[in-house]
Amino acid sequence: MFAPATRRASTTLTTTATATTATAFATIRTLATLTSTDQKKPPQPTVPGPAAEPPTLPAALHLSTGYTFKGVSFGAPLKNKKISGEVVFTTSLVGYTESMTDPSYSGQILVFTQPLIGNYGVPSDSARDAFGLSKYFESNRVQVRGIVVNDYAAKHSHWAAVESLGQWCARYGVPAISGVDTRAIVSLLRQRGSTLGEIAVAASPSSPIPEPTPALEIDNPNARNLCALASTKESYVVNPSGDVHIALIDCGVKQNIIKCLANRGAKVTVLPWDHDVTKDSTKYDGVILSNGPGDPSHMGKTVANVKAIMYKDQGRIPTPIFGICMGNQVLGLAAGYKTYKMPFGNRGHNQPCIDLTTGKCVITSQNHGYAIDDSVDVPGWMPYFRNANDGSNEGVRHQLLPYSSVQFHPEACGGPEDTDYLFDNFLNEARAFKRERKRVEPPVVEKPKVRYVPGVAGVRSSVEF
Ligand SMILES: NC(=O)CC[C@H](N)C(=O)O
Repeated sequence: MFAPATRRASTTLTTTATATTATAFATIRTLATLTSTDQKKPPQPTVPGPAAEPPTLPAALHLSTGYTFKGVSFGAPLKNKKISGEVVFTTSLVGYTESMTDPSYSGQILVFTQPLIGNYGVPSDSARDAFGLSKYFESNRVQVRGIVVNDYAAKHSHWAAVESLGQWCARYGVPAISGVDTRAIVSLLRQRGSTLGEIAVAASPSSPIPEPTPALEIDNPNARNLCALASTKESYVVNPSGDVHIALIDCGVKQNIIKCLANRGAKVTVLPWDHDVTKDSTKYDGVILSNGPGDPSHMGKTVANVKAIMYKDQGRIPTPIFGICMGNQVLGLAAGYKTYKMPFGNRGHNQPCIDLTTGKCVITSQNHGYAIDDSVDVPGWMPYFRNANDGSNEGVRHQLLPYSSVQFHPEACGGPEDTDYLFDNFLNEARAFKRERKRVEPPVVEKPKVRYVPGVAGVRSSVEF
């Protein structure tokens, strides 16, 4: 999708081989700049061109449980085709552009419980911030498979809007249906649990809507490793002059996680989901495990890499690790917890959670269908937050070491910013780690006195501070 900077530079070098010496030197300098790890910039998107307001066509949402909801299409005209996905609902009132570009939603058809959607349009997808990241969105494209709304606002108004929600969906080939009873759909999703479904759109205003696919033949996106598809393929650096260097394991990262770190002065190297930082010569001052789509049981490689960091930290100053959402599930699995699929998940910007270390309640932004099962204790670890609505686990932390994670999204976008202090806490730990490591360098490499085996009673790591 993106032309890597290094490949572009190599082509330039080849084609200028016969040019003047001065030009060749200039090109070599460019190549050297672009291939230096620190200069690899965030990939820039290929933005599809403008689209006309899509036609209103007969459409339906077919659920694998046998229900069909008929409405009208206002997004990509599928021309007698269907798209399928896991049908999930969000209780968020605003933030449809942020949710729809959140890679954690890839493979999903998103139902909005807020009845009126589209009233403030969509801002520019080519606008970039000072770090070269998308100014308004959580990734470089629309990630949801399709959207379902009760009432689509045919007219929009906002100072930043450049197009309507329908036009935006059409440009990215994403179907959208309105005029359906979203309260009834959500009731069914809550009763029946996780449900696959399809959006079907007629070819013309007078043609029939395509019939549902038999339930067992509908593709289940969660059967695949969606994080591998959502992750960056090549590493890149954001805010190269930052004072503290964070390795971000990208399982489908939301842009605002990177921004929350870079805005607090961190240099962030974004790495593919299966990257093993223990093999790098680069010294990172902390590791972030990002959010990401799908089932955490596909994340065995990332879990093994996190275990490798914790094992390598035995007898040393431990590297701070902080996980968010999928990152929480990955850290939990590395610690020795199990994960499970929730009946219908928690998605919205109004989920109350109790910080178990202080007893304080915070309102959080969430988007997950899986959770950590903390009913069985893991020695050395403890639950960190708990959902005040359904009692589900909302995070875990090590009792002594700077390893922690949360199931919700402290970066919000959309949603409340009650928990963005967690980025301050993590970066404080990363800066303390950097100072301590500098003080004792070269590091005292000691054989671990106690081997770290997560989940085995009575065993915990020995660490020197
Ligand atoms: N936002 C996320 O990272 C979601 C994690 C995981 N895909 C889940 O649904 O539970």
